[in-house]
Amino acid sequence: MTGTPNSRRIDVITVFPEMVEQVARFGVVGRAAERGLIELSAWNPRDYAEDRHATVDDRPYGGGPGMVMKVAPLHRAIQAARAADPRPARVIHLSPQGARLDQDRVARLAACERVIYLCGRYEGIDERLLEAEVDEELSIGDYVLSGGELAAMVAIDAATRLVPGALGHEDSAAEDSFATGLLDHPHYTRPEVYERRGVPEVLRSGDHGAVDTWRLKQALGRTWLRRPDLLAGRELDERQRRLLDEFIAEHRA
Ligand SMILES: NC(=O)c1ccc(N[C@@H]2CC[C@@H](O)C2)nc1
Repeated sequence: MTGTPNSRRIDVITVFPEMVEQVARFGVVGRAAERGLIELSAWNPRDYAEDRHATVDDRPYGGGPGMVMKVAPLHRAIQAARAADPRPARVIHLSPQGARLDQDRVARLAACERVIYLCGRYEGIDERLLEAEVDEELSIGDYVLSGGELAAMVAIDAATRLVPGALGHEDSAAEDSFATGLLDHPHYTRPEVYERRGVPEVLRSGDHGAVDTWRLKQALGRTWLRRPDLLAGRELDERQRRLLDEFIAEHRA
């Protein structure tokens, strides 16, 4: 089924379609799908296998443990996904060999009208399929998963949040702090005191300027404490520098 022309179309090549379809049933991504901002379809290479056993894997040339995913069923599944919508698609293979997914790469995925995520299982996918069909390899981190599906779902979730209209006002605020490349500031909600722990006075002052300043200072301070690498590559303006110096002085006091 072809989606409305300006909806983002996401196709996933996977032997576990039901697993991946779950990502479009809940929360922000679920609402985006319901509202037609994105359209998610899964394609199972088993449905495109040549034999009646629907074989999608075979033993590796060169020997060794495990199985390798065959070219033909995956190739046909990708072709079927491409044919489902006239727009060109970017084919992304999820693997530990890929470039590390970060917010910049997520933003690029969100800008694509069509993405086809290729999820491998077993020991991996025949290199000839990757050479012929894959535009980009992405990794969600330096660890091995049993399949690419969870990685694809992570990318789908992160990118869908950036699709215009996907986040209501209540979420977009959360988006701002991350878009600055800093860690998020602390959050609080009722009750005012819980087991003798209170809420920072400034947050209940009603002074929105003071609240914004406090949040920026906390975001800068937490980034300095937990992820100094995120600060290494960036110029702080005079205000940010002063707030961070204040935070550090208080931290060391
Ligand atoms: N870190 C990651 O993003 C990641 C992605 C995929 C993966 N495993 C699949 C199974 C076989 C091969 O296709 C790759 N593991 C880790």
